[in-house]
Amino acid sequence: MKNQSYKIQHAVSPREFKQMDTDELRESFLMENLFVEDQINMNYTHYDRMIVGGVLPVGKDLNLETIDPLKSEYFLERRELGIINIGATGEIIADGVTYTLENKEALYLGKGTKSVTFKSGGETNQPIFYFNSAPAHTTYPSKKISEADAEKVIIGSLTTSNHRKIRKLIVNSVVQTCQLQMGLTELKEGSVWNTFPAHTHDRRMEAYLYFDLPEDQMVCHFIGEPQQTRHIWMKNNQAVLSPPWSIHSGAGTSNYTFVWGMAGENLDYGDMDIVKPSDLK
Ligand SMILES: O=C[C@H](O)[C@@H](O)CC(=O)C(=O)O
Ligand SMILES: [Zn+2]
Repeated sequence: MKNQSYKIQHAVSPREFKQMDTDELRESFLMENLFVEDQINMNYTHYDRMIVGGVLPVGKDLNLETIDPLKSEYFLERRELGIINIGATGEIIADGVTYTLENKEALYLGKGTKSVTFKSGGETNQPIFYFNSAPAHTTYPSKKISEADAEKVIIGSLTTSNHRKIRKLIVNSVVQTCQLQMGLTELKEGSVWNTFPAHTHDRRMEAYLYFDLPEDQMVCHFIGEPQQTRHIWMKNNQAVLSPPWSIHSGAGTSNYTFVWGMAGENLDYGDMDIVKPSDLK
């Protein structure tokens, strides 16, 4: 059996989006089964050609191979890659260099990296690797980003149920990239709202991966133009795409953590068009 699979997700326009029912929304934006044992699963999205992937190496090590839509000899021939480990401590070998990623640590791999291997941790020590990859115009050095290297911000408050800690891992103050930005946001206990007040950035698409969500709890993720929103109910370890024109905000039935990742026009994390809560529809 092949250890790698991919799915293509076409870009949906705001006009088409308005007509979609629940199943169509889920089919176009939700990634339900990203993490499958001994598999690398990917979604190639036509939003900024971002590839969103999950890797769960249990019984064997997994090599990242190119996929047909890239028409390349190897996966990172014209791309850069950001990986965040949301499981137990794990190892990645890139062109002979071993990087150890603890839970919530990140690795940036520059364009031109020929071989990438995700090491299995066995049954008892399972790393869970999540990645975002975007086209790259040049090579920047590969770099591991630990919790200490990250730029950290605490925002929101318990009063408004949005108290959270943002860890900017792959951002231009920490590591040079062509267009990729990634990080993670942890909701404090009692807080359930992420990215509220909501925002758009028509210059960049975004993907969210919700994790550390307790068993039987859910996140209701909001998507759509600010005056034309829809929602998608999401489980632990599921990812969702946010088109450039869409808000990306969510409310959980408990607190949780999520990875955000972006690709597109600029590398300015703070470049967001904030939507006034009273303007949402
Ligand atoms: O463009 C930036 C992203 O949407 C996230 O970083 C926002 C976020 O993590 C939050 O406010 O909780
Ligand atoms: Zn955003």
